[in-house]
This record gives sequence, structure tokens and C-alpha cells, in this order.
Amino acid sequence: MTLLQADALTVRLGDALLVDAVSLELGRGELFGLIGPNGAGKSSLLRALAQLLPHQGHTRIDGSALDTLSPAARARRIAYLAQGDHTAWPLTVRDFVALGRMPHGREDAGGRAAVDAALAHMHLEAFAARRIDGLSGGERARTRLARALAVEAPLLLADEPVAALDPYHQLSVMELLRRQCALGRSIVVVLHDLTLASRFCDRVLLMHQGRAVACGAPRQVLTPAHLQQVYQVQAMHGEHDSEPYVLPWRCQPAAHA
Ligand SMILES: Nc1ncnc2c1ncn2[C@@H]1O[C@H](COP(=O)(O)OP(=O)(O)OP(=O)(O)O)[C@@H](O)[C@H]1O
Repeated sequence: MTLLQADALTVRLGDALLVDAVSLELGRGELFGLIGPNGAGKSSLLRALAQLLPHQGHTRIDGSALDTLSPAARARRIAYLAQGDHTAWPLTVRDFVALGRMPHGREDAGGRAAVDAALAHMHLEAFAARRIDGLSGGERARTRLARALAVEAPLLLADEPVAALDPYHQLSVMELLRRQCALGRSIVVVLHDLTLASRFCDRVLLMHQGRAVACGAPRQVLTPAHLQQVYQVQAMHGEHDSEPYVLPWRCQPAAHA
């Protein structure tokens, strides 16, 4: 069943076309990867989906047009994790994660349990009383993801949630996202790691220069031809434990005529 439907989303900033008529449909319980090289338009598309960037096109969630929902109603349906690290405030980890409950208002019966669960998911229980401006980059990244998880929204839009994480936490976050989807949540995740995208995502959308190049099962999208065309790399493709991996191996710039 469809949770999110976006039709012909287009983002322009001045003369620049950042996202060019990209459409996507997201099923309930689906883990959907957004991939593509630097500057492809992934973050711009995610911000347009979150209604955080002026754009053309339409997005519906559960059949309701997103732009007709109040900001609070929208924030309860969509949790958004921005790319990068903008968390320099002197808050404790617990208080920062609790910001994710703001859309639920004052009578938030499930708030404490949601914050506890988010801290546990990100292995942050021992950090709860620490100030976020005293954490390492990866610890802060886990705290930011915990805030987004604490919303307990049916849709999570996560922009490079594993970029700053060590291998254990990268895998643990991807496994967690899969479990969240098994519970019925839907997730759009921006990834640069093609093996994580291959192994964990149900479908991926490959973007290049603002456009959707291919969308479908990772095996169908992460083909040698697409990797050459879009990333200008050759990769090793293989299987381990019956799961696919894609290891970028060598730069292969397009041949110029
Ligand atoms: N304010 C702006 N004005 C003009 N161009 C912009 C602006 N913000 C972003 N861009 C351009 O839009 C394009 C898409 O940026 P976007 O951040 O969506 O890419 P991305 O796919 O998320 O890249 P990355 O993998 O590097 O995070 C880039 O070429 C970027 O330089």
C-alpha cells in the first residue's frame, strides 16, 4: 500500500535546476534509498519532500496533499534528518532527543518511552546526561538520528545518516532502519555506500544532475553501465552470505570524443 506519492517534483534556485521533475512512490514498510554523486540533487529532493524547500509538483501522504496539512500535523507524519552537523547547542543528549516529541504537543503520553527507545536504538543510554557539544562527531550523528526516531512518524526522511559512523554503527543503523520498516514505517535514506544501499534497500532511486536515472531493485539499478555513466567508476560486484555487495574500485572517467 502506498504511503507517499510525489509527482514531478522540481526545485529551482535562481537559474539553477536542482531537481528536474522527479516522481516517486513509497510503499508502507519500504526502505527506499536515494543515491547519486555529489550535487545530484538528493538533499534538495529530500527537502522538497519534507516541504522545506520551495518547489513545484505535488506530494501526498496517506492520500492527503502535504501542503494542505498544518506544520504540526506534517511534523507528526514526517521525521526529517538533515545532512551534516548543525547541533552546537549546549543541550543534554536526552533533551535534544526529546525535541523530536515537540510535534506531539504538551499532552504527549508516549513521549518518555519514545525518547528512551530512541536512545536505546542508537546505543546512547550512557550518553543521556552528556552535553551534545561535548560529543564526538559520530556520537552527535547518532544523537541527531535518535531525535528523528523519537518522532515515531510513519515516514522518516534521513539524509546520509551513516556518513559519520564507524562500521559497527553503520551496520547497526541500517539493521535498525530495516526493523523500523518491518514495523510498518517507511524510510527514504540518502546513502553514498553502494553496498549498504544494495544490501538493505528494497528499492533505490539513482539521481544524476537533478534527474532520476533509474529506480528499482538495487540489482537492476546499480549496474556497471549506470555506475560508469553516473559515478564514473568501475566497481566489483559480488555476493557474500547470499547478499550483494558493490565495491567501487577504480575511477573511470567518461571517454571524451
Ligand atoms: N542555494 C543554492 N544555490 C544554487 N545552487 C545550489 C544551492 N544549494 C545547492 N545548490 C546546488 O544544487 C545541486 C544539488 O545539491 P544537493 O545538495 O541537493 O546535492 P546532493 O545530491 O545532496 O549532493 P551531496 O552528495 O554532495 O550531498 C548542487 O550542484 C549544489 O551545488
